[in-house]
Amino acid sequence: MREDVEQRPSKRQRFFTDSPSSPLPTKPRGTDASLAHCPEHEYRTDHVATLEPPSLDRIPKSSPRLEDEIDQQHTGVQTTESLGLPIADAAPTPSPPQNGIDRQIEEEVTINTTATNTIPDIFDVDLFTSIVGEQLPADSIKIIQSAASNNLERAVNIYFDGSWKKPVQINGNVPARSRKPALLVQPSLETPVENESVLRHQPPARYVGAFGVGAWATRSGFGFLKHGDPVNIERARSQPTMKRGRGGKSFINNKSDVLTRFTNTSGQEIGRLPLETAEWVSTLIDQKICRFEGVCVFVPDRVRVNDTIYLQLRVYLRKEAFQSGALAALNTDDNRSTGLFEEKESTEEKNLRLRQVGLVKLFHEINLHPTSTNPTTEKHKRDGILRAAEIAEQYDNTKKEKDKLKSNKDSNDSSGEDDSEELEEDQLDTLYQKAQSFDFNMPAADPASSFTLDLRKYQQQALYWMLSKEKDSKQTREKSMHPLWEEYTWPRKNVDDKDLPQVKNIDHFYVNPYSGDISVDFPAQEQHCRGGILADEMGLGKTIEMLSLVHSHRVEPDPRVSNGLNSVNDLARMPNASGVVPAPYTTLVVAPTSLISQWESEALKAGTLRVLVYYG
Ligand SMILES: Nc1ncnc2c1ncn2[C@@H]1O[C@H](COP(=O)(O)OP(=O)(O)OP(=O)(O)O)[C@@H](O)[C@H]1O
Repeated sequence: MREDVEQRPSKRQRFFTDSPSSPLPTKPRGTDASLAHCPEHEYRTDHVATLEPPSLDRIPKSSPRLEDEIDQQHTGVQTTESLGLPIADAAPTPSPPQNGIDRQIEEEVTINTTATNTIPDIFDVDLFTSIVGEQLPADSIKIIQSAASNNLERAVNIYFDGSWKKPVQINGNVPARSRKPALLVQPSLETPVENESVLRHQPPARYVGAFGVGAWATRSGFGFLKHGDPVNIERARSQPTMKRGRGGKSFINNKSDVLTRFTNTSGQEIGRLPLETAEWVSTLIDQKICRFEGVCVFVPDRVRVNDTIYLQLRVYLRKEAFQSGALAALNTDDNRSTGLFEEKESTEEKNLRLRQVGLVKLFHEINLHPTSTNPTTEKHKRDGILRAAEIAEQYDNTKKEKDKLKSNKDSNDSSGEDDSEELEEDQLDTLYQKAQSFDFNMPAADPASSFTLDLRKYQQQALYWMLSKEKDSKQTREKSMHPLWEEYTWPRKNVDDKDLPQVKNIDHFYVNPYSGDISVDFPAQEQHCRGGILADEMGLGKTIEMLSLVHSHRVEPDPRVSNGLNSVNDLARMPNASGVVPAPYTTLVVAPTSLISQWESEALKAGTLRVLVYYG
């Protein structure tokens, strides 16, 4: 049920309390359609709960004139904080106010007003139970009821927020409604700043882009937010709860939520980011990757719960995100557990994956592309990133399903094995596609003059790479970027086209979309080992490429060793072996029998090489 609260309530559905004099049925109707035929006295479809407390105070409780006015104001309103409660659509004409019930005011998901005893006691336990769809112990209901000051709407919100699960200490002097909501702002996890030379100059947070989002209001009223006002983007998370699993075993339900709220400068919660945005924004906040600064772009004069408030979010990449080990600091526990058929991911792996998806979505939203000189390369890379994100999400969903399945079965579920294999194949495909993307920036080398064929561009690049591998030439090390990393340029102007402060020596940052790592250091392709594997596609000319290397990297025999026994060339030969000659430039090719003749003919085609075929 918890996910429900993270989602914006459906615009077409409303939830209403009713007058004590016209009790609601104990069970809500199943569908809008069925409810549409309910008599008006059963379901109200108009104007409940949208006045600000101050104006309410001025309203005489039984003033029919004012109530009519309120009715008028609310005619046609179709939103609510019902969190999906199925209720009839708004009626075209408001039903008349009943017994002052319209005094019920202010729809907030969080409980942060100081209003006290003006709320009538309208808590119906049966109705509450039917709405939340769970039979709760009497104690829990009491806690919720008390925290909600007997207000059914609040109680439903509190239930879905999960705040009631961590009992709030009830202080008789403090009205329950004024108590802090159970939605807790994430504690900040300060990780020590590593003394990395480049990072020293990096500010705590650096602007990376901006995007717009249609958030939804969780309160109603006037004047708490206007166009151009800054808003704080905060994480709100409900407490982990104890749950009872199969067989009565208790476990902590650590299921993470993604609630991300925005507050005004007075700290009042105004609303929340929509689920699809909150899903990745929450990760980037939790993992201290980003800071978000919001500005209100549009807010209706009179806000009602579930109204859309448009925000512009400016995104800053935090310095901590670039520090190695910052992620590990989030979760030091290795909670990996091994199933019968698959290895479950550890918390760290999961965080990396969420971070990866978060970054990919962020860059997509702020329209930030990797720095690349060649559009083909860029396209390949972007496709690869998005595909990787898709896979990650797919994996997550499959895992959730499997977990659900597992919890429903006592025995191990072997059907999950196939899924994970399929996903692994998908991931391999993605990596393969990535490897296919051609790096046009890779330097090329010309073969030696003894080589008689013309090398194609990619073959020259392969030759360059092979030469640097054989020679382990240090000067080439920093020139090629690791193929799995992306380079991004720090923006020079912000969304208002104002110049941004630049940081000395840090013009770029690098993202590995496959691991979720980010860095300000150039991720050079490792060149520390000699030798390698040339694994071009079939038919691209690997034989020719190798032969160009044979021509181009000829080691001259050292005259100093010619009289000694330090070289294989100086070993004593078999006395009767005919045709054996010293071979100072020899390259030994070991090939399957079927390819030997091909090697031979290619070698002869490529230039002045003597070829000796030996079967053994
Ligand atoms: N630069 C070139 N100039 C002339 N011919 C070339 C060149 N590059 C490749 N070829 C020719 O293309 C053909 C395919 O090359 P080759 O068989 O070496 O590819 P390969 O990558 O080794 O293939 P496989 O993976 O099947 O072993 C050969 O006949 C080769 O001579």
